[in-house]
Amino acid sequence: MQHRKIAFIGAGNMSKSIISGLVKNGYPASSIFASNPSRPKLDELHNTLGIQISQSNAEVVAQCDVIVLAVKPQLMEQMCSDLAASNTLDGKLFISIAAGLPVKRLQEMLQGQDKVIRTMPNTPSALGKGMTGLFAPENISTADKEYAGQLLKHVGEIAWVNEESLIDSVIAAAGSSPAYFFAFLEAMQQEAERQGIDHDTARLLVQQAMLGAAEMVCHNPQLEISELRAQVTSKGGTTAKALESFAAHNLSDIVAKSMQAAVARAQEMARTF
Ligand SMILES: NC(=O)C1=CN([C@@H]2O[C@H](COP(=O)(O)OP(=O)(O)OC[C@H]3O[C@@H](n4cnc5c(N)ncnc54)[C@H](O)[C@@H]3O)[C@@H](O)[C@H]2O)C=CC1
Ligand SMILES: O=C(O)[C@@H]1CCC=N1
Repeated sequence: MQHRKIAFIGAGNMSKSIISGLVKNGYPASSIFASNPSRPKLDELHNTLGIQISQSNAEVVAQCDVIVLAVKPQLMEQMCSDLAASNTLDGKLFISIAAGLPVKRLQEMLQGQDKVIRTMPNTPSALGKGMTGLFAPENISTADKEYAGQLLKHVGEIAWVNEESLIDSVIAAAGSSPAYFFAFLEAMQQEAERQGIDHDTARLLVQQAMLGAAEMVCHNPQLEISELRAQVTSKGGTTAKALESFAAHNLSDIVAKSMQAAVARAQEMARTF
């Protein structure tokens, strides 16, 4: 792929995850720039991954062809307006990773720059195991779409959506969902410890079970996940009792409502910011 010069504006958790994945998977560190108001996160990125850093957004933008908008949604407007004032944005491709900010709103914030692709990555990108949803409006060229897709393929799987509203569903299913799995594992580890297993062993038990289960799902695409569940569930056995308890507490409903809450928050952010 082309290794265009790319600037990450905002060097927080998500930028760090993507930049780590990019460098580990062969995107040249000399073509990656990051800016952030404070120094420590930049120094860490420079020292560990060898990328170019600056505390000035304008400075990195001036050197790059692709700009990743990676600040918190509520800070995006001010950041974009400062950038637009630098008069160095014409012709550049913008890739937003922000939750809840529609392309149209980003174009306004960028004072008319219209080459904006919206994406929703997740933090496992740091390990090359990310999942990113992407949406490109009609004005984006095939070459720019291909670049964005290949860029994010460096850090995991990608899925394009053809309606922008579906990015909110990508947030619920993949952007936010690593945290759901972490919450589930925390609860399992806690209960294993309550039953008498020591902290480290409890963590090993739940993390290895999760890893094995995830790998089984990935290695058996021909099987529905429900079939894999059935293979564990002996008639009259322990798993059946645990699953009955989940069903009695409406696990599916809890999950559905939580994902709907994530979508509703994304929609609220679109109205607020
Ligand atoms: N953390 C996650 O799992 C995911 C986050 N996102 C999106 O990524 C974006 C960033 O989120 P995180 O990395 O989690 O937040 P973060 O707070 O870790 O990182 C944001 C960074 O932006 C910096 N910043 C603040 N104002 C700035 C400015 N004017 N110019 C340059 N940098 C500035 C902050 O100092 C901070 O280092 C958000 O829009 C979020 O919706 C998307 C997918 C997943
Ligand atoms: O919680 C958030 O708003 C961001 C977007 C998806 C993951 N973190």
